[in-house]
Amino acid sequence: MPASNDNSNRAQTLRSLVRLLVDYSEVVTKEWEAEDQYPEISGLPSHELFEAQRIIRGACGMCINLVGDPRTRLFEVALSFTLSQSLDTTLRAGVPNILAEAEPDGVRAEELSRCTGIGEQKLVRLMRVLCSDGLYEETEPLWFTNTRISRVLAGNPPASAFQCLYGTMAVTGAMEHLPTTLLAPTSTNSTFNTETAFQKAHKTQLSPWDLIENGDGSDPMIAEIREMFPLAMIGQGQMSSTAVVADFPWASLGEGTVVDVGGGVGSMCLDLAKLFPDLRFVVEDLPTSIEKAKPIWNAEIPGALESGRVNLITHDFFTKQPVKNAAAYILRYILHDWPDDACTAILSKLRDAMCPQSRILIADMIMHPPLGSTHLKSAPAPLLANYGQANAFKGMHDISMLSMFNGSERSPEQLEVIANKAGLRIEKIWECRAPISITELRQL
Ligand SMILES: C[S@@+](CC[C@H](N)C(=O)[O-])C[C@H]1O[C@@H](n2cnc3c(N)ncnc32)[C@H](O)[C@@H]1O
Repeated sequence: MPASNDNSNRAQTLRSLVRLLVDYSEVVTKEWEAEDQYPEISGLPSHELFEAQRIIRGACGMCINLVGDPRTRLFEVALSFTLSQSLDTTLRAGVPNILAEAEPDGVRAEELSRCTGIGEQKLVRLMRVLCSDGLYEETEPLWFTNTRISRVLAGNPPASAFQCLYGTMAVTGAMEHLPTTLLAPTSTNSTFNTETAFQKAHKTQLSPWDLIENGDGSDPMIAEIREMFPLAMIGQGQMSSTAVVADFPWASLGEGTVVDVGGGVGSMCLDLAKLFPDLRFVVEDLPTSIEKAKPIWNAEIPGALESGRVNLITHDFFTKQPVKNAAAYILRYILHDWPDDACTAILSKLRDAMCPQSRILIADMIMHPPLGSTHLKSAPAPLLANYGQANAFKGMHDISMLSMFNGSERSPEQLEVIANKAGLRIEKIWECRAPISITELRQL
């Protein structure tokens, strides 16, 4: 195609994107005026605000690719891990908490260095790269404050632990070995969770779950992940729990039993138990998580365990499901950790325990292909049907699941294949105003 034609197409796309930005900025500002706060942080964005947020993010990302120098963009992608590792360093040093205590004035670099123990010159470099990306702010030379983004992490150990999970040796080591794992003929087509970049990185034959459960705790990598994981899972839940609670009709389950399969410490059920007093709960997981769950439940909902409204039980989800005919079996952040065959095995055990009224609720990210899916709402043109960069983090998470477990974030079509093999079908996808949504499965 001649260059002038190409440029006229680009100009048309740019104008359409700017129109989207103008139109949806109006939606956002109207919501701000109505709420007079940041509804997207304190609670749940309205459906209109959620849609406007993802259109604006997608449009900004497309504008950058359209207008910017491609070489700069490539350089930025190559170096993007330095941003997450810089943020990770400041979190481990407690920077958001220190800045929050000094609001609104902020903290001088010298004082921040003294409190964190990071050399001043180096700390300033970390802070400035993060300020340039909007994560902190330099209000006057060498004075730093939180922004609305870093403030989410202040005084919030679960959110910080979740953020730092991706900077642990377990994860960064696996990511480092992804290219060699995918380029090696022996591992590139493997579907086992014991033949991934994680095993190459950590010179083990065990899966991450086996290492967390049974590995040698004197290994710093194992000690770090064991320590951080339960809290990080609460943080991961925080990112999505308000929407997952609001965007599925939990009250319609009446006095039914909800089984949280691989429920960790049961943070999903904790949120539900506080809001739906008629529901009963069973939280199932491996021994390490169940041990950690007991004091959390006793502190959060005293009496719930003694009364029998909530049961915490040790259960391996590859074995026969002990709770029959439950109203719902939840799998939150579970299937993405496993290859397809393992997912079918997990679902088959639940299928065997279900009655026709039971449902399985899969709460995971739903991959939306760039050209769209008949199951999911498409973005307005000229955005990619999957909202482009607004949802890029889902693809990034998919790749981290691949590196660690040969797991996958799945599209509705991929999930359907796995469900059918287990004698199940997709009843409905409940699109939630969160990174994850709920896919409801019923017996075939
Ligand atoms: C990503 S976490 C999700 C935890 C919880 N569903 C949540 O949303 O907070 C995955 C959980 O699966 C559990 N798990 C791994 N293998 C398991 C198995 N074979 N049986 C039961 N739970 C298992 C882990 O212990 C961990 O708590």
